[in-house]
Order: sequence, then structure tokens, then C-alpha cells
Amino acid sequence: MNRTLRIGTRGSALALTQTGHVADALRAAGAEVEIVTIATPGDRSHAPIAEIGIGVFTSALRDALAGGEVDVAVHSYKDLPTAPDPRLSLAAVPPREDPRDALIARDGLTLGELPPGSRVGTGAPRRVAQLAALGLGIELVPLRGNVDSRIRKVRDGELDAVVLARAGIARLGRTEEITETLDPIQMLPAPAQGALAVECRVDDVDTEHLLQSVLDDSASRAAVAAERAMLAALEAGCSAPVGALADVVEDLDDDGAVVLRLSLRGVMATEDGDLLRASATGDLTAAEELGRALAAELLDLSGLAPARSEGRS
Ligand SMILES: NCc1[nH]cc(CCC(=O)O)c1CC(=O)O
Repeated sequence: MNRTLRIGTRGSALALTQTGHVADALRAAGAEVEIVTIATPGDRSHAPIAEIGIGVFTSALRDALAGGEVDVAVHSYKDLPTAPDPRLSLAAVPPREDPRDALIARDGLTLGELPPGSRVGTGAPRRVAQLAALGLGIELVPLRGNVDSRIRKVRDGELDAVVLARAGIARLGRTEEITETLDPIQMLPAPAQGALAVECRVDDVDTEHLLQSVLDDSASRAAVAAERAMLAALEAGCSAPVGALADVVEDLDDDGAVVLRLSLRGVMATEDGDLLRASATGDLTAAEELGRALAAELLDLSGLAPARSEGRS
């Protein structure tokens, strides 16, 4: 295969950095690649994500890929809608960055050190629900925009702190500005946070094989598959108050041999702001079943579940 692969990306600093890493890995494997920036309506609008809808950052990129303008699309996985796009193949999930959320606060403060009344910026309902449940007496201020502009609000004194994905801060080379990485016991990340999704057209099998062999990490793929299956089964979409985190853990089988398994934790906020939590462990090869089972448990806890015996398709 000696054509140049055109890799589509959003134009934000974060997206360009992420895509740059993917391009470097493909070049190191001998491929010729070219990066093409695609503007998305999500980049142009300043409205809250909950208002402009799921997929604002990703659908223009997917259309450009399906329409043949580019051959590969690189997304932040957590920004993708849960519904599969039949035109495209998820060819690779590269090794995942640290999936946790992080605090950037004034004066090096941690969450527990923020005085009551502190103004903490975050737009995501998932983060709002989990921060509110900690009962710290902080004021949660709606916030969006790119990583740089969010951090600047702390530097400018407009906010006392912001909560962001650690992975985004790390990819921009700014980890030294983090004042606390939040423990998933307090703050479960968004499903697929810290992971990238690398797509190609479903009929482009040469590109699919190249992406898969050069970039795919099976442990990251399995962890993210469990989290996303949980989210999809909760029919929640990307801005709903759902957190999930799967870890690959070592376990012993019946004969005492070490096997790798997936350990999945999930949290869902009710309309009253209560947090429902559940966790389960399952086979690495049955990630989606594990995610669906945990979603069913959370729905049971919420009282919203259809009777288990009816099954959820
Ligand atoms: N929706 C915005 C978005 N999409 C991906 C990341 C960070 C990188 C990642 O999670 O992969 C961010 C910023 C944030 O949530 O702080």
C-alpha cells in the first residue's frame, strides 16, 4: 500500500496533538501520512454541550471520512456517540492515557483544601453530580471551551479551580499544573476518558489492518468496550451523569493460574442528585456483557429498570 493516508482531525490544540502521535506511529511503521484539519460545529459554538447535542465534535469528522475526504479519523473516544456508525470501522484503540480527572486549583490547593464557597468550574453533569455529592460547600460554575481557556480562568482569578480530564492536560504537556489527580473512588471518569478512537471506512480493509496492527492495544480496547457498553445500555449519551472505569486486573482461575480479567466500576446520578454505584468483574473477552450487566444493576438500583426477566436488548 503506497498511497498517502490522509488523517482527519479537529483543529483544537488537543486534537492536533493526539493526531500528531497517531501520525508519528504510522510514519514509524513506514506509512506516508498527511494531516487534514476538519472544522466541526462544536468548535464554532459556545453553547453548553448539553444544548448543542451529542456528536457535535465528531460527526463532521465522520462525514468527511465516510465521504472520502480523509482516510482515517482520530477522535477523543469519550466524545463519540454510543450508536455505531455503519459506514465506519473502529480500527484501533491506542494505549490509553491515565483516565482519571484532575483538579487545577489556585495556590496548589487540593479538593479537600478548597474553602467553602470556592468557585469550581466544570460543565459536565457527571462531574457536577459527583462533586456535589462530596458535600464540600463549593460553588459549581458551568464551564466549557478548550483546555487552555479553562485553565486560564484559574490563572485570571475568575475561578478557584477547574476539573478536567488528566489525559487532555497531559497530552498538552501541562501535568505540572495539576494540583490533585482525583481518586476514582470520589470521581469516576467519563466512559472511555483518556482513550482515542481511530476510525477508517468499513470497506477500506488495507487501512483497517494497518491501523489495527500499528496502533491497537487490546487491553485498552476491552476496558473501553465495557465502559461504553454500560453507557449505551443506560441510554444516556455522552453528557449524561454516568461515570465508568474498567481496569485490567490479575486473577486466578480454578487451577490457580493467573488470568487477566476486567474489573468495572460504574456510577449514575439520579434526578435527586443521589449517586448509585455498582461494580463487577468479568472476562476480558466478554467486556460488553460486563458493561451491560453493570448497567442492568444500576437500573435496578434506580428503580427505573424493566423487570430483569424481560431482558434488555
Ligand atoms: N469533551 C471534551 C474532551 N474530550 C476529550 C477530553 C480530554 C481527553 C480525553 O479524555 O481523552 C476533553 C476535555 C476534558 O474533558 O477535560
